[in-house]
Amino acid sequence: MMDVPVIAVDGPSGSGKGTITQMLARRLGYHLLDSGALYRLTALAAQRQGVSYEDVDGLARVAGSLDVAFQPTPPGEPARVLLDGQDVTSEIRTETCGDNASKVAVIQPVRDALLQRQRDFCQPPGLVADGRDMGTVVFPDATVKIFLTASAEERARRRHQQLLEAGVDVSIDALLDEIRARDDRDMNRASAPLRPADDAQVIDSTGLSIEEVLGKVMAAAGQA
Ligand SMILES: Nc1ncnc2c1ncn2[C@@H]1O[C@H](COP(=O)(O)OP(=O)(O)O)[C@@H](O)[C@H]1O
Ligand SMILES: Nc1ccn([C@H]2C[C@H](O)[C@@H](COP(=O)(O)OP(=O)(O)O)O2)c(=O)n1
Repeated sequence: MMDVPVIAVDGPSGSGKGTITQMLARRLGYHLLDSGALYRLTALAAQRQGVSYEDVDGLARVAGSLDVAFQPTPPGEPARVLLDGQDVTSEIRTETCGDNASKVAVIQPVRDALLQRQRDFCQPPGLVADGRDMGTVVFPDATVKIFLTASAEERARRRHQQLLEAGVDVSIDALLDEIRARDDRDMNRASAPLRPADDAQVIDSTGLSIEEVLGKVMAAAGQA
C-alpha cells in the first residue's frame, strides 16, 4: 500500500488537527483517519463493559474488539461515529472522554491492538491521518508529515469557544490546566510519545485563521 499517498497530521489537543484534516480530506477526495476517535472509543467501551483503566489485558481486548463504524456527514459536520451500532458522536467528544482516551493511550498493548485497524484506512486514492503518532509510528513512510501546534493559551481559548457553541461554559483557566495535563501525559509517555517526526514540517497556527492554516498545509503537501 506504499504507493497510496498519506498525509500525516500530528499535534496536541486544540491545535486544529480535526478541523484541518477534515477540510483537507474533502478537498483532495482522500479518506480520513481520526485516530483519536479510536482511543476515545476504547475508553468509552471499557467504561461501558466495566473494564478498569488499570486492567491492561482487559483494555487491550476492548481495543482489539471495537465494533466501530464511521459514517460520512455533510461538509463541516464531524463524521458520525457508531459504537456497537449506536451513535456516540457527541458522547466521545467530551473533555472527560478525551482525558480518558489519553489515559488508555499510554498502554502499549492498547496501541498495538489499534495499529492494524489504523493502517487499514490507507486505501486509494489517498489518506489524511489525524493523531499523535501518525508520522512517527503508524505511517512512518507517509508522503507528507505535518506537526500542527499552537500555544496552550490559544488552544484553551479555542476549546472554550467550541464548548460555548455547544452550550457548555467551562472557565478558560480550567481548560488550560486540562490541556497542559494532557500535553504532559501525551508527550512524556514511553509508548509513541507526541513529538514531531524528524522529517515533519512544523506549522504553528497561533494567530492564524483556519483558512490560513489550510493554505500552509496544502502548500506543504504540494497541492496549493
Ligand atoms: N487556526 C484556527 N484559528 C481559530 N480557531 C481554530 C483554528 N483551528 C481550529 N480552530 C478551532 O479550534 C477548535 C479545536 O480545533 P480541533 O480541530 O478540534 O483541534 P484538535 O483536533 O487538534 O483537537 C475548533 O472549535 C476549531 O474550529
Ligand atoms: N494517534 C493518537 C491519537 C490520540 N491519542 C490519544 C491521546 C489524546 O490525548 C487522546 C485524544 O485524542 P484526540 O485527537 O481525539 O483529541 P483532541 O481532539 O486533540 O483533543 O487520544 C493517541 O495517543 N494517539
